[in-house]
Amino acid sequence: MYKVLVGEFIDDNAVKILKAQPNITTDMRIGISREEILDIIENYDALIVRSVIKVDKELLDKGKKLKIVGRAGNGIDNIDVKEATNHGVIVANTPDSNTVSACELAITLLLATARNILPADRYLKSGKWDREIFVGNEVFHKTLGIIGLGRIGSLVATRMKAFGMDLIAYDPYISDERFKRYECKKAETLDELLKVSDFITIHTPKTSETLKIISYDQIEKMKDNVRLVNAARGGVFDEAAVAAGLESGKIASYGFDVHEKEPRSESPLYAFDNVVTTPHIGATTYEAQENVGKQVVKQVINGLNGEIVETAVNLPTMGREEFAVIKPYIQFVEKLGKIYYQIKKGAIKFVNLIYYGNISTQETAIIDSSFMKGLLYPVLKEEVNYINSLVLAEKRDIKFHSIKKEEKYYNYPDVIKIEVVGESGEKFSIVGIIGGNNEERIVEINDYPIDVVISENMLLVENNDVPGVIGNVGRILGEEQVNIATMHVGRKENSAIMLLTVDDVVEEKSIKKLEEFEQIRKVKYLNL
Ligand SMILES: NC(=O)C1=CN([C@@H]2O[C@H](COP(=O)(O)OP(=O)(O)OC[C@H]3O[C@@H](n4cnc5c(N)ncnc54)[C@H](O)[C@@H]3O)[C@@H](O)[C@H]2O)C=CC1
Ligand SMILES: O=C(O)C(=O)COP(=O)(O)O
Repeated sequence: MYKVLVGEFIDDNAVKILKAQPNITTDMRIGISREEILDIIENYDALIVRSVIKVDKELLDKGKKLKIVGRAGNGIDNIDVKEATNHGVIVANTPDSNTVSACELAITLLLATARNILPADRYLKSGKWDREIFVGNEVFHKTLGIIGLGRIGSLVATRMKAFGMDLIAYDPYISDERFKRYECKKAETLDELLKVSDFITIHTPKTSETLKIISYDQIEKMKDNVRLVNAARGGVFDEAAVAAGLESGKIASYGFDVHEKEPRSESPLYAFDNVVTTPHIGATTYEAQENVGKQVVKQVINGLNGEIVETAVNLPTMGREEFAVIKPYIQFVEKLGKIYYQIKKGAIKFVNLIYYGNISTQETAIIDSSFMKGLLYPVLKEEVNYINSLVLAEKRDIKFHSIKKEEKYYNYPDVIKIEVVGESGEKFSIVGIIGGNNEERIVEINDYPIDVVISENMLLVENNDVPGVIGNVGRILGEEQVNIATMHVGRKENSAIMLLTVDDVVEEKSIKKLEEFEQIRKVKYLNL
Protein backbone atom coordinates (compact mmCIF):
# COMPACT_ATOMS: atom_id res chain seq x y z
CA MET A 1 0.00 0.00 0.00
CA TYR A 2 1.23 3.50 -0.83
CA LYS A 3 0.60 6.33 1.59
CA VAL A 4 -0.30 9.81 0.36
CA LEU A 5 -0.23 12.88 2.59
CA VAL A 6 -2.48 15.74 1.50
CA GLY A 7 -1.07 18.78 3.29
CA GLU A 8 -3.15 21.58 1.73
CA PHE A 9 -6.74 21.88 0.60
CA ILE A 10 -7.65 20.17 -2.64
CA ASP A 11 -11.07 19.66 -4.19
CA ASP A 12 -13.32 17.01 -2.57
CA ASN A 13 -13.82 15.12 -5.83
CA ALA A 14 -10.07 14.77 -6.18
CA VAL A 15 -9.84 13.38 -2.66
CA LYS A 16 -12.57 10.87 -3.56
CA ILE A 17 -10.54 9.69 -6.55
CA LEU A 18 -7.48 9.20 -4.34
CA LYS A 19 -9.45 7.35 -1.69
CA ALA A 20 -10.94 5.01 -4.29
CA GLN A 21 -7.51 3.66 -5.26
CA PRO A 22 -7.10 0.10 -3.99
CA ASN A 23 -3.34 0.44 -3.43
CA ILE A 24 -3.32 3.89 -1.80
CA THR A 25 -4.21 5.13 1.66
CA THR A 26 -4.75 8.86 1.95
CA ASP A 27 -4.21 11.00 5.02
CA MET A 28 -5.85 14.42 4.95
CA ARG A 29 -3.82 16.84 7.06
CA ILE A 30 -4.91 20.21 5.66
CA GLY A 31 -2.95 23.04 7.26
CA ILE A 32 -0.36 20.73 8.82
CA SER A 33 2.46 22.64 10.53
CA ARG A 34 6.06 22.52 9.39
CA GLU A 35 7.11 20.65 12.54
CA GLU A 36 4.40 18.03 12.13
CA ILE A 37 5.13 17.41 8.50
CA LEU A 38 8.84 16.96 9.21
CA ASP A 39 7.89 14.47 11.93
CA ILE A 40 5.71 12.24 9.80
CA ILE A 41 6.90 12.63 6.21
CA GLU A 42 9.12 9.52 6.49
CA ASN A 43 5.95 7.40 6.38
CA TYR A 44 4.71 8.72 3.04
CA ASP A 45 5.25 7.79 -0.59
CA ALA A 46 3.62 10.94 -1.94
CA LEU A 47 2.87 14.44 -0.75
CA ILE A 48 0.31 16.85 -2.19
CA VAL A 49 0.87 20.57 -1.59
CA ARG A 50 -0.24 23.94 -2.91
CA SER A 51 1.83 27.08 -2.45
CA VAL A 52 2.21 27.07 1.34
CA ILE A 53 4.21 23.96 2.28
CA LYS A 54 7.90 24.41 1.58
CA VAL A 55 9.34 21.28 0.05
CA ASP A 56 13.03 21.83 0.69
CA LYS A 57 16.11 19.74 1.36
CA GLU A 58 15.24 19.20 5.02
CA LEU A 59 11.82 17.81 4.15
CA LEU A 60 13.18 15.70 1.29
CA ASP A 61 15.96 14.29 3.48
CA LYS A 62 13.36 13.15 5.98
CA GLY A 63 10.94 11.88 3.34
CA LYS A 64 12.98 8.76 2.65
CA LYS A 65 10.07 6.94 0.99
CA LEU A 66 8.85 9.89 -1.07
CA LYS A 67 8.43 9.13 -4.75
CA ILE A 68 6.38 12.07 -5.92
CA VAL A 69 5.37 15.54 -4.77
CA GLY A 70 2.19 16.77 -6.44
CA ARG A 71 1.79 20.54 -6.63
CA ALA A 72 -1.94 21.25 -6.87
CA GLY A 73 -1.35 24.41 -8.87
CA ASN A 74 1.06 26.13 -11.16
CA GLY A 75 3.99 27.98 -9.52
CA ILE A 76 6.62 25.68 -8.03
CA ASP A 77 8.77 28.22 -6.22
CA ASN A 78 7.87 26.58 -2.88
CA ILE A 79 9.50 23.35 -4.09
CA ASP A 80 13.23 22.87 -4.43
CA VAL A 81 13.03 20.98 -7.71
CA LYS A 82 16.79 20.50 -7.94
CA GLU A 83 16.90 18.88 -4.52
CA ALA A 84 13.88 16.76 -5.38
CA THR A 85 15.75 15.57 -8.47
CA ASN A 86 18.81 14.78 -6.35
CA HIS A 87 16.55 12.77 -4.05
CA GLY A 88 14.93 10.97 -6.97
CA VAL A 89 11.54 12.50 -6.22
CA ILE A 90 9.23 13.42 -9.10
CA VAL A 91 7.71 16.89 -8.88
CA ALA A 92 4.50 17.32 -10.85
CA ASN A 93 2.35 20.43 -11.05
CA THR A 94 -0.93 21.17 -12.83
CA PRO A 95 0.18 23.92 -15.17
CA ASP A 96 -2.93 24.48 -17.28
CA SER A 97 -5.64 24.03 -14.73
CA ASN A 98 -5.83 27.40 -12.96
CA THR A 99 -4.47 29.79 -15.55
CA VAL A 100 -7.84 31.23 -16.56
CA SER A 101 -8.69 31.98 -12.94
CA ALA A 102 -5.32 33.63 -12.34
CA CYS A 103 -5.73 35.70 -15.52
CA GLU A 104 -9.24 36.79 -14.57
CA LEU A 105 -8.05 37.86 -11.12
CA ALA A 106 -5.24 39.94 -12.62
CA ILE A 107 -7.75 41.67 -14.89
CA THR A 108 -10.12 42.16 -11.98
CA LEU A 109 -7.35 43.88 -10.00
CA LEU A 110 -6.46 45.99 -13.01
CA LEU A 111 -10.00 47.21 -13.59
CA ALA A 112 -10.83 47.59 -9.91
CA THR A 113 -7.84 49.83 -9.32
CA ALA A 114 -8.36 51.83 -12.52
CA ARG A 115 -11.92 52.68 -11.42
CA ASN A 116 -11.40 53.01 -7.65
CA ILE A 117 -13.98 50.33 -7.03
CA LEU A 118 -12.94 49.43 -3.50
CA PRO A 119 -12.57 52.90 -2.00
CA ALA A 120 -15.88 53.90 -3.65
CA ASP A 121 -17.54 50.84 -2.19
CA ARG A 122 -16.22 51.54 1.31
CA TYR A 123 -17.17 55.23 1.06
CA LEU A 124 -20.70 54.50 0.03
CA LYS A 125 -21.18 51.84 2.68
CA SER A 126 -19.98 54.29 5.31
CA GLY A 127 -23.08 56.35 4.50
CA LYS A 128 -21.50 58.99 2.26
CA TRP A 129 -22.07 59.86 -1.38
CA ASP A 130 -19.54 61.55 -3.63
CA ARG A 131 -18.53 61.01 -7.23
CA GLU A 132 -15.84 63.57 -7.91
CA ILE A 133 -13.28 61.92 -5.64
CA PHE A 134 -13.49 58.62 -7.54
CA VAL A 135 -12.43 59.75 -11.00
CA GLY A 136 -10.66 56.82 -12.64
CA ASN A 137 -9.09 55.88 -15.97
CA GLU A 138 -10.37 54.02 -19.01
CA VAL A 139 -8.21 51.23 -20.28
CA PHE A 140 -9.34 51.77 -23.89
CA HIS A 141 -6.42 52.87 -26.08
CA LYS A 142 -4.03 52.70 -23.15
CA THR A 143 -0.85 50.64 -23.33
CA LEU A 144 -0.69 47.48 -21.26
CA GLY A 145 2.80 46.14 -20.58
CA ILE A 146 2.86 42.41 -19.94
CA ILE A 147 5.99 40.98 -18.35
CA GLY A 148 6.01 37.26 -19.13
CA LEU A 149 3.91 36.18 -22.12
CA GLY A 150 3.43 32.55 -21.11
CA ARG A 151 0.16 30.82 -20.40
CA ILE A 152 -1.37 33.45 -18.11
CA GLY A 153 0.26 36.47 -19.76
CA SER A 154 -1.15 35.43 -23.12
CA LEU A 155 -4.65 34.90 -21.71
CA VAL A 156 -4.48 38.42 -20.29
CA ALA A 157 -3.30 39.71 -23.67
CA THR A 158 -6.21 38.18 -25.59
CA ARG A 159 -8.77 39.52 -23.14
CA MET A 160 -7.34 43.01 -22.81
CA LYS A 161 -7.04 43.29 -26.58
CA ALA A 162 -10.83 43.01 -26.60
CA PHE A 163 -10.93 46.04 -24.28
CA GLY A 164 -9.09 48.00 -26.95
CA MET A 165 -5.73 48.16 -25.18
CA ASP A 166 -2.43 48.42 -27.04
CA LEU A 167 -0.18 45.61 -25.92
CA ILE A 168 3.55 45.41 -25.40
CA ALA A 169 5.24 42.42 -23.82
CA TYR A 170 8.65 41.63 -22.45
CA ASP A 171 9.64 37.96 -22.42
CA PRO A 172 13.14 37.07 -23.63
CA TYR A 173 12.41 33.35 -23.70
CA ILE A 174 9.69 33.06 -26.33
CA SER A 175 9.59 33.21 -30.12
CA ASP A 176 8.71 36.28 -32.16
CA GLU A 177 5.84 34.22 -33.49
CA ARG A 178 4.27 34.17 -30.02
CA PHE A 179 4.37 37.99 -29.78
CA LYS A 180 2.65 38.15 -33.19
CA ARG A 181 0.05 35.57 -32.25
CA TYR A 182 -1.00 37.58 -29.22
CA GLU A 183 -0.76 40.91 -31.06
CA CYS A 184 1.83 42.21 -28.62
CA LYS A 185 4.60 44.56 -29.62
CA LYS A 186 7.83 42.91 -28.59
CA ALA A 187 9.84 44.87 -26.03
CA GLU A 188 13.49 44.02 -26.63
CA THR A 189 14.32 45.17 -23.12
CA LEU A 190 12.34 45.56 -19.93
CA ASP A 191 13.11 49.31 -20.00
CA GLU A 192 11.37 49.63 -23.36
CA LEU A 193 8.17 48.27 -21.82
CA LEU A 194 8.50 50.37 -18.67
CA LYS A 195 8.79 53.63 -20.61
CA VAL A 196 5.61 53.27 -22.67
CA SER A 197 3.14 51.38 -20.47
CA ASP A 198 0.15 52.96 -18.73
CA PHE A 199 -0.58 49.67 -17.01
CA ILE A 200 1.91 46.92 -16.18
CA THR A 201 1.03 43.36 -15.22
CA ILE A 202 3.52 40.60 -14.48
CA HIS A 203 3.10 36.89 -15.23
CA THR A 204 6.50 35.30 -14.75
CA PRO A 205 7.45 32.56 -12.31
CA LYS A 206 9.46 33.63 -9.27
CA THR A 207 13.08 32.88 -10.04
CA SER A 208 16.41 34.41 -9.06
CA GLU A 209 16.08 36.45 -12.26
CA THR A 210 12.57 37.77 -11.62
CA LEU A 211 12.99 38.41 -7.90
CA LYS A 212 12.57 42.19 -7.53
CA ILE A 213 12.57 42.53 -11.30
CA ILE A 214 10.58 45.71 -10.57
CA SER A 215 12.32 47.83 -7.97
CA TYR A 216 13.23 51.53 -7.42
CA ASP A 217 15.20 51.99 -10.66
CA GLN A 218 12.55 50.37 -12.79
CA ILE A 219 9.74 52.40 -11.21
CA GLU A 220 11.75 55.54 -11.87
CA LYS A 221 11.69 54.71 -15.59
CA MET A 222 7.91 54.22 -15.73
CA LYS A 223 5.37 56.79 -16.93
CA ASP A 224 3.84 59.01 -14.27
CA ASN A 225 0.56 57.62 -12.91
CA VAL A 226 1.39 54.10 -14.00
CA ARG A 227 -0.92 51.40 -12.67
CA LEU A 228 0.62 48.10 -11.57
CA VAL A 229 -0.76 44.60 -11.10
CA ASN A 230 0.91 41.55 -9.60
CA ALA A 231 -0.93 38.23 -9.56
CA ALA A 232 2.27 36.23 -10.17
CA ARG A 233 4.37 35.96 -7.01
CA GLY A 234 5.20 38.08 -4.02
CA GLY A 235 8.67 39.52 -4.36
CA VAL A 236 8.77 39.96 -8.14
CA PHE A 237 7.74 43.55 -7.45
CA ASP A 238 9.82 45.00 -4.63
CA GLU A 239 7.07 46.00 -2.17
CA ALA A 240 9.14 48.71 -0.50
CA ALA A 241 9.85 50.31 -3.88
CA VAL A 242 6.18 50.12 -4.85
CA ALA A 243 5.20 51.71 -1.52
CA ALA A 244 7.68 54.54 -2.19
CA GLY A 245 6.22 55.00 -5.70
CA LEU A 246 2.69 55.17 -4.28
CA GLU A 247 3.83 57.62 -1.63
CA SER A 248 5.44 59.94 -4.18
CA GLY A 249 2.43 59.74 -6.49
CA LYS A 250 4.47 58.18 -9.34
CA ILE A 251 2.32 55.05 -9.16
CA ALA A 252 -1.43 55.66 -9.46
CA SER A 253 -2.47 52.27 -8.12
CA TYR A 254 -1.30 48.79 -7.23
CA GLY A 255 -3.44 45.68 -7.40
CA PHE A 256 -1.84 42.59 -5.97
CA ASP A 257 -2.79 39.07 -5.00
CA VAL A 258 0.59 37.75 -3.97
CA HIS A 259 2.73 38.96 -1.10
CA GLU A 260 6.37 39.05 -0.15
CA LYS A 261 5.40 37.08 2.95
CA GLU A 262 2.45 34.72 2.99
CA PRO A 263 0.34 34.50 5.03
CA ARG A 264 0.38 37.91 6.62
CA SER A 265 -2.05 40.32 8.22
CA GLU A 266 -0.33 43.65 7.82
CA SER A 267 1.78 45.58 5.36
CA PRO A 268 2.64 49.26 4.80
CA LEU A 269 0.89 48.83 1.45
CA TYR A 270 -2.47 48.29 3.12
CA ALA A 271 -2.51 51.95 4.19
CA PHE A 272 -2.98 53.19 0.62
CA ASP A 273 -6.52 53.69 -0.65
CA ASN A 274 -5.31 53.15 -4.19
CA VAL A 275 -4.03 49.68 -3.34
CA VAL A 276 -6.32 46.69 -3.78
CA THR A 277 -5.12 43.41 -2.43
CA THR A 278 -6.34 39.85 -2.07
CA PRO A 279 -4.91 36.96 -0.03
CA HIS A 280 -3.46 34.90 -2.93
CA ILE A 281 -6.82 33.85 -4.34
CA GLY A 282 -5.82 33.77 -8.02
CA ALA A 283 -6.60 30.05 -8.23
CA THR A 284 -9.43 30.11 -5.73
CA THR A 285 -12.40 29.42 -7.97
CA TYR A 286 -14.57 26.33 -8.08
CA GLU A 287 -13.50 25.72 -11.64
CA ALA A 288 -9.76 26.01 -11.05
CA GLN A 289 -9.83 23.90 -7.91
CA GLU A 290 -11.81 21.16 -9.62
CA ASN A 291 -9.33 21.09 -12.51
CA VAL A 292 -6.27 21.33 -10.29
CA GLY A 293 -7.47 18.62 -7.92
CA LYS A 294 -8.28 16.12 -10.66
CA GLN A 295 -5.01 16.73 -12.41
CA VAL A 296 -2.81 16.51 -9.34
CA VAL A 297 -4.26 13.23 -8.10
CA LYS A 298 -3.93 11.75 -11.59
CA GLN A 299 -0.22 12.63 -11.61
CA VAL A 300 0.32 11.25 -8.11
CA ILE A 301 -1.49 7.99 -8.86
CA ASN A 302 0.50 7.57 -12.09
CA GLY A 303 3.76 8.36 -10.31
CA LEU A 304 3.11 5.79 -7.60
CA ASN A 305 2.08 3.15 -10.12
CA GLY A 306 5.20 3.71 -12.20
CA GLU A 307 3.25 5.18 -15.11
CA ILE A 308 4.08 8.29 -17.06
CA VAL A 309 3.66 11.52 -15.14
CA GLU A 310 2.72 13.94 -17.88
CA THR A 311 3.29 17.15 -15.98
CA ALA A 312 6.48 16.17 -14.16
CA VAL A 313 8.71 19.21 -14.09
CA ASN A 314 11.87 17.19 -13.51
CA LEU A 315 11.30 14.64 -16.27
CA PRO A 316 11.25 15.31 -20.00
CA THR A 317 7.70 15.89 -21.16
CA MET A 318 6.30 14.26 -24.27
CA GLY A 319 3.04 13.35 -25.95
CA ARG A 320 1.46 9.90 -25.74
CA GLU A 321 2.34 8.96 -29.31
CA GLU A 322 5.99 9.90 -28.92
CA PHE A 323 6.06 8.00 -25.67
CA ALA A 324 4.63 4.87 -27.28
CA VAL A 325 7.57 4.82 -29.73
CA ILE A 326 10.28 5.03 -27.09
CA LYS A 327 8.58 3.01 -24.35
CA PRO A 328 10.11 -0.40 -25.27
CA TYR A 329 13.58 1.14 -25.16
CA ILE A 330 13.15 2.53 -21.68
CA GLN A 331 13.18 -0.87 -19.96
CA PHE A 332 15.56 -2.41 -22.45
CA VAL A 333 18.38 0.09 -21.95
CA GLU A 334 17.97 -0.19 -18.20
CA LYS A 335 18.78 -3.90 -18.54
CA LEU A 336 21.69 -3.17 -20.88
CA GLY A 337 22.94 -0.65 -18.34
CA LYS A 338 22.88 -3.27 -15.59
CA ILE A 339 25.39 -5.45 -17.41
CA TYR A 340 28.53 -3.34 -17.03
CA TYR A 341 29.07 -3.39 -13.28
CA GLN A 342 28.21 -7.09 -13.19
CA ILE A 343 31.19 -7.90 -15.34
CA LYS A 344 33.64 -5.11 -14.52
CA LYS A 345 34.81 -3.34 -11.40
CA GLY A 346 36.31 0.10 -11.03
CA ALA A 347 35.48 3.67 -11.90
CA ILE A 348 34.04 4.66 -15.26
CA LYS A 349 35.67 7.47 -17.20
CA PHE A 350 32.94 8.02 -19.73
CA VAL A 351 29.92 6.49 -21.36
CA ASN A 352 28.55 7.03 -24.85
CA LEU A 353 24.96 6.08 -25.51
CA ILE A 354 24.58 6.16 -29.28
CA TYR A 355 21.24 6.07 -31.04
CA TYR A 356 21.32 4.90 -34.68
CA GLY A 357 18.54 5.12 -37.26
CA ASN A 358 14.93 6.13 -36.61
CA ILE A 359 15.20 6.12 -32.85
CA SER A 360 17.77 8.90 -33.12
CA THR A 361 15.02 11.27 -34.28
CA GLN A 362 13.00 10.79 -31.09
CA GLU A 363 13.07 12.65 -27.76
CA THR A 364 15.34 10.22 -25.96
CA ALA A 365 16.17 11.98 -22.68
CA ILE A 366 14.15 9.51 -20.65
CA ILE A 367 15.99 6.60 -22.30
CA ASP A 368 19.28 8.21 -21.22
CA SER A 369 18.01 8.44 -17.63
CA SER A 370 16.80 4.87 -17.72
CA PHE A 371 20.12 3.56 -19.02
CA MET A 372 21.98 5.41 -16.28
CA LYS A 373 19.57 4.02 -13.71
CA GLY A 374 20.49 0.53 -14.90
CA LEU A 375 24.21 1.28 -15.02
CA LEU A 376 24.30 2.56 -11.44
CA TYR A 377 21.81 0.06 -10.04
CA PRO A 378 24.31 -2.71 -9.19
CA VAL A 379 26.25 -0.15 -7.14
CA LEU A 380 23.55 2.11 -5.69
CA LYS A 381 20.52 -0.21 -5.61
CA GLU A 382 17.26 1.58 -4.65
CA GLU A 383 19.03 4.93 -4.24
CA VAL A 384 19.02 5.48 -8.02
CA ASN A 385 15.93 6.07 -10.15
CA TYR A 386 14.83 7.76 -13.40
CA ILE A 387 14.79 11.17 -11.80
CA ASN A 388 18.21 11.28 -10.20
CA SER A 389 20.30 8.86 -12.27
CA LEU A 390 22.04 11.44 -14.46
CA VAL A 391 22.71 13.71 -11.48
CA LEU A 392 24.20 10.78 -9.54
CA ALA A 393 26.36 9.86 -12.54
CA GLU A 394 27.70 13.41 -12.68
CA LYS A 395 28.46 13.29 -8.96
CA ARG A 396 30.47 10.11 -9.58
CA ASP A 397 32.41 11.93 -12.32
CA ILE A 398 31.01 9.71 -15.04
CA LYS A 399 31.04 11.74 -18.25
CA PHE A 400 27.91 10.83 -20.16
CA HIS A 401 27.36 11.56 -23.84
CA SER A 402 24.08 10.92 -25.54
CA ILE A 403 24.81 10.80 -29.27
CA LYS A 404 22.38 10.64 -32.18
CA LYS A 405 23.28 9.28 -35.60
CA GLU A 406 20.59 9.06 -38.21
CA GLU A 407 22.56 6.53 -40.29
CA LYS A 408 21.89 2.80 -39.89
CA TYR A 409 24.09 0.51 -37.84
CA TYR A 410 24.69 -2.36 -40.27
CA ASN A 411 21.20 -3.17 -41.52
CA TYR A 412 19.25 -2.56 -38.35
CA PRO A 413 16.65 0.22 -38.56
CA ASP A 414 16.98 1.20 -34.88
CA VAL A 415 19.98 0.50 -32.72
CA ILE A 416 21.27 1.52 -29.34
CA LYS A 417 24.98 1.14 -28.81
CA ILE A 418 26.62 1.61 -25.46
CA GLU A 419 30.32 2.27 -25.10
CA VAL A 420 31.86 2.42 -21.65
CA VAL A 421 35.44 3.41 -21.02
CA GLY A 422 36.85 2.58 -17.59
CA GLU A 423 39.39 4.54 -15.58
CA SER A 424 42.26 2.46 -17.01
CA GLY A 425 41.09 3.09 -20.58
CA GLU A 426 39.59 -0.37 -20.95
CA LYS A 427 36.61 -0.42 -23.32
CA PHE A 428 33.33 -2.28 -23.14
CA SER A 429 30.56 -2.09 -25.70
CA ILE A 430 27.17 -3.61 -26.24
CA VAL A 431 24.65 -3.18 -29.02
CA GLY A 432 20.92 -3.79 -28.67
CA ILE A 433 17.85 -3.72 -30.84
CA ILE A 434 14.15 -4.11 -30.24
CA GLY A 435 13.06 -6.90 -32.58
CA GLY A 436 9.61 -8.11 -33.70
CA ASN A 437 7.12 -8.63 -30.83
CA ASN A 438 9.19 -6.14 -28.84
CA GLU A 439 11.95 -8.72 -28.33
CA GLU A 440 14.92 -7.24 -26.53
CA ARG A 441 17.97 -8.49 -28.41
CA ILE A 442 21.68 -8.07 -27.90
CA VAL A 443 23.37 -8.18 -31.30
CA GLU A 444 26.94 -7.38 -30.37
CA ILE A 445 29.16 -7.46 -27.28
CA ASN A 446 32.70 -6.05 -27.39
CA ASP A 447 32.58 -6.24 -31.20
CA TYR A 448 31.62 -9.95 -31.15
CA PRO A 449 28.52 -10.36 -33.33
CA ILE A 450 25.85 -12.34 -31.48
CA ASP A 451 22.06 -12.52 -31.43
CA VAL A 452 20.38 -13.19 -28.11
CA VAL A 453 16.94 -12.39 -26.77
CA ILE A 454 17.82 -11.32 -23.25
CA SER A 455 16.36 -12.94 -20.18
CA GLU A 456 16.54 -12.44 -16.43
CA ASN A 457 19.40 -14.92 -15.85
CA MET A 458 22.33 -15.02 -18.22
CA LEU A 459 25.92 -16.21 -18.36
CA LEU A 460 28.65 -14.46 -20.29
CA VAL A 461 31.57 -16.79 -21.05
CA GLU A 462 34.83 -15.61 -22.62
CA ASN A 463 36.88 -18.46 -24.04
CA ASN A 464 39.51 -19.52 -26.55
CA ASP A 465 37.98 -20.43 -29.88
CA VAL A 466 38.96 -24.12 -29.83
CA PRO A 467 36.96 -27.36 -30.11
CA GLY A 468 35.33 -28.78 -27.00
CA VAL A 469 34.45 -25.63 -25.09
CA ILE A 470 30.72 -25.64 -25.86
CA GLY A 471 30.43 -29.32 -24.92
CA ASN A 472 32.22 -28.81 -21.65
CA VAL A 473 30.17 -25.75 -20.72
CA GLY A 474 27.03 -27.85 -21.32
CA ARG A 475 28.43 -30.73 -19.30
CA ILE A 476 29.53 -28.63 -16.29
CA LEU A 477 26.27 -26.70 -16.13
CA GLY A 478 24.39 -30.01 -16.38
CA GLU A 479 26.35 -31.37 -13.43
CA GLU A 480 25.53 -28.18 -11.56
CA GLN A 481 21.80 -28.63 -12.30
CA VAL A 482 21.71 -25.35 -14.31
CA ASN A 483 19.20 -25.59 -17.14
CA ILE A 484 20.35 -23.83 -20.32
CA ALA A 485 17.55 -22.15 -22.28
CA THR A 486 19.61 -20.78 -25.19
CA MET A 487 23.26 -20.54 -26.10
CA HIS A 488 24.81 -18.18 -28.64
CA VAL A 489 28.41 -17.94 -29.74
CA GLY A 490 30.25 -14.94 -31.14
CA ARG A 491 33.72 -15.35 -32.64
CA LYS A 492 36.56 -12.97 -33.39
CA GLU A 493 40.09 -14.03 -34.38
CA ASN A 494 41.09 -16.78 -31.90
CA SER A 495 38.68 -15.96 -29.16
CA ALA A 496 34.99 -16.29 -28.65
CA ILE A 497 32.21 -15.40 -26.30
CA MET A 498 29.17 -17.36 -25.33
CA LEU A 499 26.02 -15.75 -24.09
CA LEU A 500 23.70 -18.23 -22.42
CA THR A 501 20.24 -17.70 -21.08
CA VAL A 502 19.55 -20.00 -18.14
CA ASP A 503 16.49 -20.79 -16.04
CA ASP A 504 17.85 -19.85 -12.62
CA VAL A 505 20.40 -17.88 -10.71
CA VAL A 506 23.87 -19.42 -11.24
CA GLU A 507 25.83 -19.87 -8.04
CA GLU A 508 29.42 -18.80 -7.52
CA LYS A 509 30.63 -22.40 -7.15
CA SER A 510 29.27 -23.31 -10.60
CA ILE A 511 31.00 -20.31 -12.10
CA LYS A 512 34.28 -21.39 -10.47
CA LYS A 513 33.89 -24.87 -11.97
CA LEU A 514 33.45 -23.38 -15.41
CA GLU A 515 36.50 -21.17 -14.94
CA GLU A 516 38.60 -24.20 -13.93
CA PHE A 517 38.25 -25.43 -17.52
CA GLU A 518 41.47 -24.25 -19.12
CA GLN A 519 40.03 -22.90 -22.39
CA ILE A 520 37.62 -20.61 -20.51
CA ARG A 521 39.04 -17.24 -19.57
CA LYS A 522 36.22 -15.60 -17.67
CA VAL A 523 32.62 -16.31 -16.71
CA LYS A 524 30.14 -13.77 -15.41
CA TYR A 525 26.60 -14.30 -14.22
CA LEU A 526 24.27 -11.49 -15.28
CA ASN A 527 21.04 -10.79 -13.47
CA LEU A 528 18.86 -8.50 -15.56
N1 LIG B 1 -2.02 34.26 -8.11
C1 LIG B 1 -2.19 33.00 -8.28
O1 LIG B 1 -2.95 32.34 -7.56
C2 LIG B 1 -1.46 32.29 -9.37
C3 LIG B 1 -0.21 32.68 -9.73
N2 LIG B 1 0.46 32.02 -10.70
C4 LIG B 1 1.81 32.49 -11.03
O2 LIG B 1 1.86 32.84 -12.39
C5 LIG B 1 3.10 32.45 -12.90
C6 LIG B 1 3.03 32.33 -14.38
O3 LIG B 1 2.22 31.23 -14.76
P1 LIG B 1 2.16 30.74 -16.27
O4 LIG B 1 1.79 31.87 -17.16
O5 LIG B 1 1.31 29.54 -16.28
O6 LIG B 1 3.67 30.34 -16.50
P2 LIG B 1 4.39 30.12 -17.90
O7 LIG B 1 5.60 29.35 -17.61
O8 LIG B 1 3.44 29.64 -18.92
O9 LIG B 1 4.81 31.61 -18.31
C7 LIG B 1 5.79 32.33 -17.67
C8 LIG B 1 6.48 33.21 -18.70
O10 LIG B 1 7.41 34.04 -18.03
C9 LIG B 1 8.53 34.17 -18.88
N3 LIG B 1 9.70 34.59 -18.12
C10 LIG B 1 10.52 33.86 -17.34
N4 LIG B 1 11.50 34.61 -16.85
C11 LIG B 1 11.30 35.86 -17.34
C12 LIG B 1 12.00 37.09 -17.20
N5 LIG B 1 13.09 37.16 -16.45
N6 LIG B 1 11.53 38.16 -17.83
C13 LIG B 1 10.42 38.09 -18.59
N7 LIG B 1 9.72 36.95 -18.78
C14 LIG B 1 10.16 35.86 -18.16
C15 LIG B 1 8.69 32.80 -19.48
O11 LIG B 1 9.44 32.84 -20.66
C16 LIG B 1 7.25 32.40 -19.73
O12 LIG B 1 6.84 32.72 -21.04
C17 LIG B 1 3.38 31.14 -12.16
O13 LIG B 1 4.74 30.82 -12.13
C18 LIG B 1 2.86 31.44 -10.80
O14 LIG B 1 3.91 31.97 -10.03
C19 LIG B 1 -0.09 30.97 -11.37
C20 LIG B 1 -1.34 30.54 -11.05
C21 LIG B 1 -2.13 31.13 -10.01
O1 LIG C 1 -0.92 27.87 -8.95
C1 LIG C 1 -0.27 28.83 -8.53
O2 LIG C 1 0.86 29.15 -8.93
C2 LIG C 1 -0.83 29.65 -7.50
O3 LIG C 1 -0.26 30.66 -7.17
C3 LIG C 1 -2.01 29.19 -6.79
O4 LIG C 1 -1.56 28.85 -5.52
P1 LIG C 1 -2.51 28.04 -4.52
O5 LIG C 1 -2.59 26.66 -5.02
O6 LIG C 1 -3.83 28.74 -4.57
O7 LIG C 1 -1.86 28.15 -3.19
